[in-house]
Amino acid sequence: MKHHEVVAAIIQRGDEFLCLQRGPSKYDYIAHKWEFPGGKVEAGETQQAALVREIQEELGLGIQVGSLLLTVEHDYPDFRITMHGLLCTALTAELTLHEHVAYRWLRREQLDSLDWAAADLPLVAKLQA
Ligand SMILES: Nc1nc2c([nH]c(=O)n2[C@H]2C[C@H](O)[C@@H](COP(=O)(O)OP(=O)(O)OP(=O)(O)O)O2)c(=O)[nH]1
Repeated sequence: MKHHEVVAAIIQRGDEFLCLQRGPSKYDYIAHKWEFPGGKVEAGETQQAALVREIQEELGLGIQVGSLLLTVEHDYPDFRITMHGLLCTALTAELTLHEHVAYRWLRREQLDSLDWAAADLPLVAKLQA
């Protein structure tokens, strides 16, 4: 089965975290789910560089990448991911959605109100612990 190394930015602003909703997908278990922004690490790229690149592409946002919150291994029906969730801060306030369909800034205790991608549930649980 195909395997992807993925980085996800858990961007905190004050006591709120940035949550993004994916659009349609050929995989129904990913379509319209909520996630932390990010994407696949390309060959020869560090996790930090991949995350800075993805967040600029997806949101037009500069970030400072901090520490690792958690690495999640998750098997979807068609592929597997190893996803590194890194704590980040935004360098600018403005963001534009280039790929996602919606965003919300939510406090820790509000995070489980969203329909998260399955691989994100351990990240959400750790933020709420
Ligand atoms: N970015 C991100 N991807 C996630 C999360 N949770 C989760 O299951 N995924 C999955 C969805 C995708 O199958 C994969 C990441 O790929 P992506 O589609 O976001 O990455 P990309 O921008 O590099 O994609 P592409 O160029 O290949 O289309 O990981 C998450 O919180 N953030």
